[in-house]
Amino acid sequence: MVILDHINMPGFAGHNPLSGPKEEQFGPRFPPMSDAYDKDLRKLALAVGQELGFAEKIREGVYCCLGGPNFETIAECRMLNSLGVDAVGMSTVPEVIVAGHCGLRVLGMSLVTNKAVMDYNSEATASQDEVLQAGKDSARFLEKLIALLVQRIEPNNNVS
Ligand SMILES: O=P(O)(O)O[C@H]1O[C@H](CO)[C@@H](O)[C@H]1O
Ligand code: HPA
Repeated sequence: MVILDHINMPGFAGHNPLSGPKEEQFGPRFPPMSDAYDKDLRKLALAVGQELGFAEKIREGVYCCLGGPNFETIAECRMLNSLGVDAVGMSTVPEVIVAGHCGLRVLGMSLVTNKAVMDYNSEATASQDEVLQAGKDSARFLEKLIALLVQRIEPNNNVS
């Protein structure tokens, strides 16, 4: 998934990587996040995916960062789904907030490794083994995608 936007759930409870003393040279105290994921880089990622024949595998979506380390309950998955969340993880967002704060253009991508359990009649449960296996299964695909993407990103793309 190419990350279109995020929800920083730990941020709602006051956990934010920008909390604490302000270091003026890195960025503003109250940075915007409405442009956290660079539009041109998102377009490029989708185009490169299409060029490699992976259009079916790649979607844009909203990533929600939770604190973990447990996987979600069914009620939590249902709530997140109703909030417009497409994928859930336990990382990525703090790094993106820090990068955006210091003016970097950000491209975020997340490998969706398992289906959320949304049904009380389901016997399925999330498992770390499944997550790690899905990562291994997609390694080659990700390698191709990232290699071509990196080639296509213009040199000095961070200079505005
Ligand atoms: O945060 P993302 O990248 O989605 O990965 C998640 O995957 C692992 C749990 O399966 C954890 O390391 C968590 O960070
Ligand atoms: N929930 C949260 N983080 C994850 C998951 C999940 O189902 N899969 C991989 N990382």
